[in-house]
Amino acid sequence: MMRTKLLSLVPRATVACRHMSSATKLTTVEVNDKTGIATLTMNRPPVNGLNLELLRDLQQSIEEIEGNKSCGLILTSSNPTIFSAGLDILEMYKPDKERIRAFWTQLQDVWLALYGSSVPTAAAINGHSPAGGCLLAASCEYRVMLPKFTIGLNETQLGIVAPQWFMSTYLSILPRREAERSLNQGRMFTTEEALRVGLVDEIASSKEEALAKCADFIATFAKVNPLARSLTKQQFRSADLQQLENERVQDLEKFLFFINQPAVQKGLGIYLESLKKKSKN
Ligand SMILES: CC/C=C\C/C=C\CCCC/C=C/C(=O)SCCNC(=O)CCNC(=O)[C@H](O)C(C)(C)COP(=O)(O)OP(=O)(O)OC[C@H]1O[C@@H](n2cnc3c(N)ncnc32)[C@H](O)[C@@H]1OP(=O)(O)O
Repeated sequence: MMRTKLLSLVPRATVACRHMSSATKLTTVEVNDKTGIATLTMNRPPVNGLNLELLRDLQQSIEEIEGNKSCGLILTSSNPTIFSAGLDILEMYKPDKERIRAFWTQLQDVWLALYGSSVPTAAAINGHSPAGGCLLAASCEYRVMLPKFTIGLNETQLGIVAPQWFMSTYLSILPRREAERSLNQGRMFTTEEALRVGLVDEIASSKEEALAKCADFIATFAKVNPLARSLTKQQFRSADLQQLENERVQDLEKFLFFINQPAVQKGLGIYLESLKKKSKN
């Protein structure tokens, strides 16, 4: 394990960090020596689209953090305006048969690892966070978001359906009525709206402040027995986790069936085109 001091990269000049994984290309993990909190940063330009490789690196990084006795995990992005654009649509549009199986299975693994993580988790949402990006943030226990961005499960807007475990994740944060309505609408919330409904816990004016607020949340557990805390968290989340564990294969088959429908493929193609046109204007 590499333990390089990365003093120039830490937000506060006086705090030393251990840079733990640089072998992974699309995520980095830095552990703050003083607080013991690990910051997991997604770094897949241009938009942190969750493709198979980013998902693999995310899982490896979560496992690394679980394994090294970090006091907590903060998930963030190296992109100054995008937390994550969600699933990489190119993985789902005209998919390769083997790869798309691996892709969805890996997404399941990442969710199980993050939602079920034994360490306290927080997301510093420093940019837009649609769909799969929102899923990652919502899987954490606390969310701090920067102003003027958007977040939400917008799947229905793309003509696709968020599976049950996406819904359970929303339901772990939002009142049932709000979760149902916003999922049906595919609603994207502005930062301020997200705060109002409880989708995010705080607003910060900079990434540095968001990271500090996430660290403050994690520090609230400093005096709580770690085993009691993690077992309590597990009890809250075990029904959701168990449901996916029990239905992993069916969930994969449902996804493959749905995504291969000609109408769904057509819709994804049109959506991709609209994104590309927008980026050229
Ligand atoms: C019963 C049910 C059973 C089974 C389930 C069945 C179905 C499956 C459910 C699957 C759940 C899906 C979850 C998802 O996450 S789908 C992805 C949703 N994401 C989005 O809608 C976001 C789209 N992107 C944006 O809104 C903007 O790009 C964003 C993030 C706000 C950033 O804006 P901006 O900075 O202006 O950047 P550009 O739009 O110019 O984008 C730059 C570049 O990136 C490409 N791109 C953007 N997002 C994606 C993406 N998600 N996937 C792939 N590519 C993306 C964009 O096209 C541009 O590309 P270019 O080549 O033109 O540079």
